[in-house]
Amino acid sequence: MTIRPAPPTLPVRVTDLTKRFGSFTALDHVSFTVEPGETVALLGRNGAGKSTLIGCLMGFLIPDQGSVDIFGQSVLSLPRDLRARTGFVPQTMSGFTAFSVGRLIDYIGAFYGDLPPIDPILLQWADLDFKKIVRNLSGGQKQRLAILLAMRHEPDFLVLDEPVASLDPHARRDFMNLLGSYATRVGASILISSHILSDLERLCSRLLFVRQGHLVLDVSAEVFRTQTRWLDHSTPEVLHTLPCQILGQRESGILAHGWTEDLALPDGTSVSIPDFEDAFLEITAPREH
Ligand SMILES: Nc1ncnc2c1ncn2[C@@H]1O[C@H](COP(=O)(O)OP(=O)(O)OP(=O)(O)O)[C@@H](O)[C@H]1O
Repeated sequence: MTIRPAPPTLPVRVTDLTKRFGSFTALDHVSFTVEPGETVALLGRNGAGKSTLIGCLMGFLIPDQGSVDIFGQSVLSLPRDLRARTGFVPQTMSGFTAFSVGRLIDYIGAFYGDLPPIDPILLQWADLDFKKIVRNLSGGQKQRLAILLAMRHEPDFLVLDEPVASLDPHARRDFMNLLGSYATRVGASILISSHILSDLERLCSRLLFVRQGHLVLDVSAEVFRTQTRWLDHSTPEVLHTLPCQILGQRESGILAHGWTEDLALPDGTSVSIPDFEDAFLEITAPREH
């Protein structure tokens, strides 16, 4: 059995990334890192800048300012051996549609040199007829193929841009399980954007919330779960002086991040655990920056 050498250094370092399209700023001074073995959720409303960020991460888009390093080197001049340790599942699969499934898998696989046989669990999940022509596959089958193509060489850093949008609930649930076991088995880092919040909540160890091109919250899933609370009070203004980050507001109170059991709260404050979807709606709601 071949021993995989550990990937060098940090999988991802994004520093002060700004991307404009004409006069429109799609990403505004975004910085974060992805540590080895982390499973990171990229969360935001439509148009928040998730795909733009992924485009910059993969080196498809050139930033106007700032940088993206993958395994310690600029993504814009990433050596072939390091690029081969990344994988990407696009929102929609295009190109090579006249190939048969089997031919396309072999063709793409050849770029990675001598690959072992496809992991039987991945192969079974994808459930594809290798003789079918790619253009004749259903939307969900194309998505399974894109996932198989991105994962078959077992990348150390896998990026997925809304990978489950066309999958039926069975395929989606099985895929999220497969992704979780893959991350554990390979020790891979994963960055995934999706609007299926329950999937992200279950799978991810870290959450990146993007709002109007700004990274507004970068937090471990565990810290988010234990330290984000609705705090309500008959005079909600008294809550504004607490040493918490205010993620959102409602008539009776605030969505506070930084809550702990021993935080001294004004008398009469009620504390409740937010639903993940409600928290998402609050954090990503458009507002003045
Ligand atoms: N090539 C482009 N030219 C002009 N504007 C663009 C371009 N690409 C993206 N944008 C704009 O940048 C913003 C962010 O788009 P992006 O595709 O990154 O959003 P997203 O968060 O991935 O959204 P969704 O959830 O709908 O996929 C949007 O307002 C979009 O219209």
